[in-house]
Amino acid sequence: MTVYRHAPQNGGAGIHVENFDFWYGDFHALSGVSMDVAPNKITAFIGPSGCGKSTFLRCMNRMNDLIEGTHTSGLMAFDGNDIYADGVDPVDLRRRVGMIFQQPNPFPKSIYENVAFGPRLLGVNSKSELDGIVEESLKRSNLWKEVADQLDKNGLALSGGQQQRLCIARTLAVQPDVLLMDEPCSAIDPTSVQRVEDLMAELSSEMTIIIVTHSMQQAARVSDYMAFFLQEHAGEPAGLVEYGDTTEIFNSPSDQRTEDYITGRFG
Ligand SMILES: Nc1ncnc2c1ncn2[C@@H]1O[C@H](COP(=O)(O)OP(=O)(O)OP(=O)(O)O)[C@@H](O)[C@H]1O
Repeated sequence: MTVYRHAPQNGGAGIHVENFDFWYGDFHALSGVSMDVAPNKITAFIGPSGCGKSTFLRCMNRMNDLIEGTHTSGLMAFDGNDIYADGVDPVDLRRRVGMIFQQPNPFPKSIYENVAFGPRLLGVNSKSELDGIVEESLKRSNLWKEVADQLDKNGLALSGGQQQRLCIARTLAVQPDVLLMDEPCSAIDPTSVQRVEDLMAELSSEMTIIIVTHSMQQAARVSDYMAFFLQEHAGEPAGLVEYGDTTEIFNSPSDQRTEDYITGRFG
């Protein structure tokens, strides 16, 4: 059973999940997850390794479709529409629900081309328009000042933290409504972590952000809401244990398992 404590209720542009299950082939990874992810807020997914946080995150823009033999049941709706319904174009979905991975993964192309890539695919061909999108996206990802005079430099020549902000700029260039971040700071230096966290706070006024993190400190620093996942027994699917306002969960977790986890007793 999941404990819901002042969890957001939303019908519109957030993500609505109802009794959602996920399988990798015969392996039942997630069971009975229901939640409303608040629009224009930051939600953190926490829980021990292997409890399905990344799996659940990847369900939100159908990245798991790329893995053979996976299937789902239940409802996952974005902006009021079932994202697993027939006729939904996963490529279009992934434009609206963008993703940032643990390892920064810029294309082996110039900084400019990394950011212009998505808009070009969407049919933007005018040089001045692309220039504007590249500049704005790099400004929004707080990278512009560092790279403005070297846009021809290969994205892979940047530092890890800069690469991660370049990946964020690349995602912002196609104007997503949701940003899924799968441990975005685990492979970058502490100064860059601070920059990415500041950036998340800035972006959350205009988009929904969901972050998977292993760091309780990071979840406490950045998130408005927190969802705790757990696989209680080996061989059983994982589920959502507690979900709600981050400060309330840290101050007084309702479920003993949440308390044990956030106080470091396991995981
Ligand atoms: N491509 C895959 N094929 C089969 N099983 C997978 C695949 N990816 C993940 N799993 C399994 O699904 C379960 C959940 O994995 P997932 O990576 O979602 O957990 P997690 O909570 O994000 O873990 P971590 O914190 O270590 O990243 C694990 O048992 C994992 O082994």
